Amino acid sequence: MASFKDLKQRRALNRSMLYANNARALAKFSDASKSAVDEKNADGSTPDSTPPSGGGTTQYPVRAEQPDTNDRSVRMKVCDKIMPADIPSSIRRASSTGISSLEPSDTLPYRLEENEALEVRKTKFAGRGIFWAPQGDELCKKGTTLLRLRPHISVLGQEEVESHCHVCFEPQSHTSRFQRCSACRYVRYCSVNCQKTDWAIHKTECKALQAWQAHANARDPRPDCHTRTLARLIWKRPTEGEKWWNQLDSMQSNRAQKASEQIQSIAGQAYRLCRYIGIGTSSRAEREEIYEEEANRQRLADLGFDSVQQLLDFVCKFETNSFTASSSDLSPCGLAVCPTAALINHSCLPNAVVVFPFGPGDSGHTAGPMRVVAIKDVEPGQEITTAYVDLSDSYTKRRKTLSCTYSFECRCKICKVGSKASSLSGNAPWVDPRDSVWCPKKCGGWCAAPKEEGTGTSTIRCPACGASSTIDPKTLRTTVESAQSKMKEAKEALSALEVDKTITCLRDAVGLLTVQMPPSAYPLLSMLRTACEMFTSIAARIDVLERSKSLVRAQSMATTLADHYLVEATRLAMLVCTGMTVSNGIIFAEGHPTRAIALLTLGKLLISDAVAAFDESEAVDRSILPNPPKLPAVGMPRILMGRNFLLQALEELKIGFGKEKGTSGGDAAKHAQEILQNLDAEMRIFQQSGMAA
Ligand SMILES: C[S@@+](CC[C@H](N)C(=O)[O-])C[C@H]1O[C@@H](n2cnc3c(N)ncnc32)[C@H](O)[C@@H]1O
Repeated sequence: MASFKDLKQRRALNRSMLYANNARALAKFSDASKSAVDEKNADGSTPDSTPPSGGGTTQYPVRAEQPDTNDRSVRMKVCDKIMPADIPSSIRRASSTGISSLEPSDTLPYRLEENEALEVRKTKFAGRGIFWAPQGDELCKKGTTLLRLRPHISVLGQEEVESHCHVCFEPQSHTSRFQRCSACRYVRYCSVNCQKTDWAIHKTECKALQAWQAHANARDPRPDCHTRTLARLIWKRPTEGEKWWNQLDSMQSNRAQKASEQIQSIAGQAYRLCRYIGIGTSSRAEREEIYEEEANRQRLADLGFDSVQQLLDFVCKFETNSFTASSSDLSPCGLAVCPTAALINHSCLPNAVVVFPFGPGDSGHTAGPMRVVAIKDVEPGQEITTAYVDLSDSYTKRRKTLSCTYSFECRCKICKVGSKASSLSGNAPWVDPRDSVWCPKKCGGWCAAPKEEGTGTSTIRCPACGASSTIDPKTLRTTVESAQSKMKEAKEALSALEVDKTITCLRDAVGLLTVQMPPSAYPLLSMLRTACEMFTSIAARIDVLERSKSLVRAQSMATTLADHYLVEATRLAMLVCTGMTVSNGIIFAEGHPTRAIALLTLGKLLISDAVAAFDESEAVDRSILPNPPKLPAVGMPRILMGRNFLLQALEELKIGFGKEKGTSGGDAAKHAQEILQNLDAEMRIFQQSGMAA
């Protein structure tokens, strides 16, 4: 049984558990992460030496070195969006002709190889879709893993390339030494094994990266994640074969439905891809000729594209069908393309999620790292649906994303009622908590917010107390925009390690909005999540510094400050959980991974032994929140509350990340279990020693 000698030891353990999944934030702040770079090549040569010629296919140039949501839209945030200033006229011409996306195959319906109880059928409005079609009348229970999949490709996001292994996605820690490719000096590997595995593709990628860097400008010193992913798919084609490629090719393109500015963006992406894979050069004169020169046409044909239209469709298919690759705690870390999972249609009331319960790396998972998990019971004949958008987004924002990126209008039950007060379940009037503002009489209830794009004054009525008032949508819009811009400033200030400025900006952003709207409202909920992460990161940074200080007094001052920030993070985490659970599971169903991770975060913060640095009244004054939620008393009451949240998180993680034998809930559940075991061992010691009283 574990023994805890003193409070300090217990605190250190709980804190390290708290910060464990905050490795990316920590790495950003820690100067130490940079010094973990081993400047020697894996083969022992100096960094700039010529790549070794080892024979066979294992010639890899290496040099030694070391990040919500399940939602597909996150990939837009992870990876750079590209809108080039100049698009070759040949592409413009080609794109204006358009060709229709692939029609659903004649072979429909068919059963999926990976799970015979799933059938691909033609739907009424959404092309093909996947349906729960067991042989009998068996219900698919929530928590069931419907699909275990190996994506055709998974690629690290721009921010992650320099801190994660290119192959297994393992994050570099302070103790690990990653090998960096000495030729391109960009990609990293955690082991020689990963280097070897990657060499078949990286030998081509490496040259392309070097060529890109040779002509790079300050705007894009490296090819973005979309470009790298598309290129790797093309380079994999010869080794993977035509069946593999045909699966990619059968994905829906939607090119015919795209507006001209969207086609411009697609064309820009295609152009960048060409530039990266060595078709054409960077000189402007030659750009115009890129697809017309015989040599370039031949090069495209060699890569399997008979026409520019085919290349554009390839890019469209990728944009419509790629996924965010995320870690086991849902931190986005790159892109994944998986044609089977891409057959699943969208709903704002999804019954399934796409997750990577052990991270997106391939190692150790014979069936592949990607999972499609049911988060609600599914009846035979029901369609499996996931959300392509962040479920905390407002009605307007969701529709905008779905229309711009996926070219359709959602007809799910919640979209049909829109943001109007209506009855979604039972006969009770229902206000979508994402599109709401506080009751004008402050009764604690909330009212349907006026339409985001509305003009003139609107009357709002509280369904709870009946109070009504007028509100100017324009004023509300201005408040939201100002909060969003302050949030942006806060992120920049944090990157620059300006802690005081970060906190002032967070107060102006989050504090401002909490007065106007409940924590479930858009965009407050996502801001609360971000602010909570930021305060935890600041506290982690201070705790790291504390360990490096020799003076006891300096240590205790840092501890006090770190505690203060953790208390603030705990308050924010409480609001996040309130915002996510307030709709009784209508928006974030019980077991939705995003909600489960939020509960886990709150549990970990509550047991972190953070004591406000100042007395309660002063601590409240210093909060960024005008009305901070009250926390239970420090010590056993707070720990017990934390334990309850951890238990709830564990149950929900087992649903959202799949109830699989021995590994239910993935790495996040394993982490929660470890914390609970340590906590229970500690509480037994406390009880035995009579300290609990
Ligand atoms: C990732 S694909 C889903 C599979 C697709 N239905 C197919 O046949 O390949 C995304 C595309 O499917 C269609 N789609 C997905 N969900 C939809 C929905 N709820 N309503 C209408 N169309 C939808 C849209 O055209 C969208 O761009």
